[in-house]
Amino acid sequence: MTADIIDGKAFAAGLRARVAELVPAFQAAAGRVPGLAVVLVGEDPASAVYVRSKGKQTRECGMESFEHKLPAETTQEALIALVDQLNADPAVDGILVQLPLPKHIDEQAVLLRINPDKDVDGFHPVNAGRLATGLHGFVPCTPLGCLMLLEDRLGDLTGLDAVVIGRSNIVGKPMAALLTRASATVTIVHSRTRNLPHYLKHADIVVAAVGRAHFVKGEWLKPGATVIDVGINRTDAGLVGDVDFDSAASVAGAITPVPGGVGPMTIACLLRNTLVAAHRNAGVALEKGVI
Ligand SMILES: Nc1nc2c(c(=O)[nH]1)N[C@@H](CN(C=O)c1ccc(C(=O)N[C@@H](CCC(=O)O)C(=O)O)cc1)CN2
Ligand SMILES: [Mg+2]
Repeated sequence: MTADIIDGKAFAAGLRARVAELVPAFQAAAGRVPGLAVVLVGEDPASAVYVRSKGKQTRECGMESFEHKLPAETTQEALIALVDQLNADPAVDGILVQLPLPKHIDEQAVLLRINPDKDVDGFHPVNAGRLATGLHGFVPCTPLGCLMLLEDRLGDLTGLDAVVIGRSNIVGKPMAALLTRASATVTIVHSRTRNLPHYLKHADIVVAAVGRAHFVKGEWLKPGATVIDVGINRTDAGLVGDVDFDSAASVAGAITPVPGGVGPMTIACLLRNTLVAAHRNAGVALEKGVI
């Protein structure tokens, strides 16, 4: 193996510590701590674990966690009524509805109902539009975490060739927008792309978010590339990424592991977004670039 391992777990711990350091000043100015409401519908075991971690890490940062666990048969109307209640609650700065939702609920209808200024997941089309047009808004946590890891590793991304594999609204599209904003030259490829290895051959940066175990092979990569693996695939052999780690690590310059790479950054960035939301909602200034 030649690649350096990018330690997302350690980076995320550092980011959470920076969030926690900034909470007391907010509390002194606003007379309250930032609040994050997390809504879980149903009993998906992985979602339950993520929601528990979100609550625990929110409290550890000194912020308030409001947890709403609803049964799987909750109606769309009832879920939207809860979102309306959270939109109106001044103690709630950020609202997150854990995905995936049960099949009978229209995910888009629910996400559209969240006040964009409390949308710390950055999934509302208003925030997607803000990101695409360079306005202030909330950026989805997983791609934001990937960008932080990339800038920590590579510094200025100007002019670097970046390939994003996957075009989801949650990872691929916002990732491409963030890399474009950082002046990288960005290509999006996906499951219907012809000759995918052709695009990877020249990529200085590869972000893999396809949802297929071991999909990206080391022989497709440019030697020295920085590889960010967003995949979380549960296989008989355990949790694996979208990148064939062993072959990729012998070609790449740096690579994120699964677990311990991008995953922990998702929740750390959620806490960061919640702190930012609290400052904006309460009209308290937050020094630019401090977090
Ligand atoms: N409303 C949202 N729903 C979902 C999001 C999201 O950002 N907002 N992302 C994922 C799930 N997710 C957070 O919600 C999440 C996924 C993975 C991790 C993580 O730390 N993964 C660990 C491995 C943990 C394990 O063993 O399962 C790692 O990669 O090291 C945190 C959060 C979908 N839904
Ligand atoms: Mg180049």
